[in-house]
Amino acid sequence: MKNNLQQLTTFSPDEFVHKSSKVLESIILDLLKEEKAINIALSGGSSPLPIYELLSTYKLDWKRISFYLVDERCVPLKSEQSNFNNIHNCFFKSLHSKYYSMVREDLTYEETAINYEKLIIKNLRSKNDLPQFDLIILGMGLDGHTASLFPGTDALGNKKDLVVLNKIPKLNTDRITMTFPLILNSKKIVLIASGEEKLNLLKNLCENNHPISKIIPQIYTILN
Ligand SMILES: O=C1O[C@H](COP(=O)(O)O)[C@@H](O)[C@H](O)[C@H]1O
Repeated sequence: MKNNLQQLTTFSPDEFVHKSSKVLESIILDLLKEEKAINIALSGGSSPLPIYELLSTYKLDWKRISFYLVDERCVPLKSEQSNFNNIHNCFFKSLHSKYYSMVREDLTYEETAINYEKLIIKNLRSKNDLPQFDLIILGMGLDGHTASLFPGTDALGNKKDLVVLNKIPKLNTDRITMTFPLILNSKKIVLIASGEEKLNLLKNLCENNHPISKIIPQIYTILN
């Protein structure tokens, strides 16, 4: 992946949402010039939802874009905690794009991870012997986790699988998540983070060893 390190800082929530969706629009337009069809993986959480919502109002050639999830909570599809459900309600449902939920109600969460990895291998172009997303949009937690790659968890060091069920002891739960080999193989990565605590964490990355540190040199960062 090329070194994409660029940073955009915004100074109000409205500006954050507006500029973030404009940056994403411009990246997607460039990617659509390169390929007939592109694949984008989205993070959940709450910060990106208004950005996705605004982006959905833009006139893009949505039929040429397929969307995947970066990570998911082990909850039913219609749960308010489901990343898919939340992104569906503000974004997918108004688009003519294909989109793929990680969780399937006919599969266990472990089978879901295996199934999603197979789907990604089948649908994506390959680069460096791995499937390649055109764009992955990441978020970050205050503990430095990105996707559902939390500090101290097994998935952090997984170099073999692309999507796994990851045990998160501190939350007393499991999450389904893409792993670093797949994330780092993406053509472009954008990190969207808001709030002073996250900004401080990003400023002090040299002094800590958070999961997000592995991604930092290769991203476009949008900060509020
Ligand atoms: O739990 C999660 O949190 C992170 C960060 O979410 P944010 O609302 O604080 O930006 C998110 O990137 C991830 O997809 C999600 O599952």
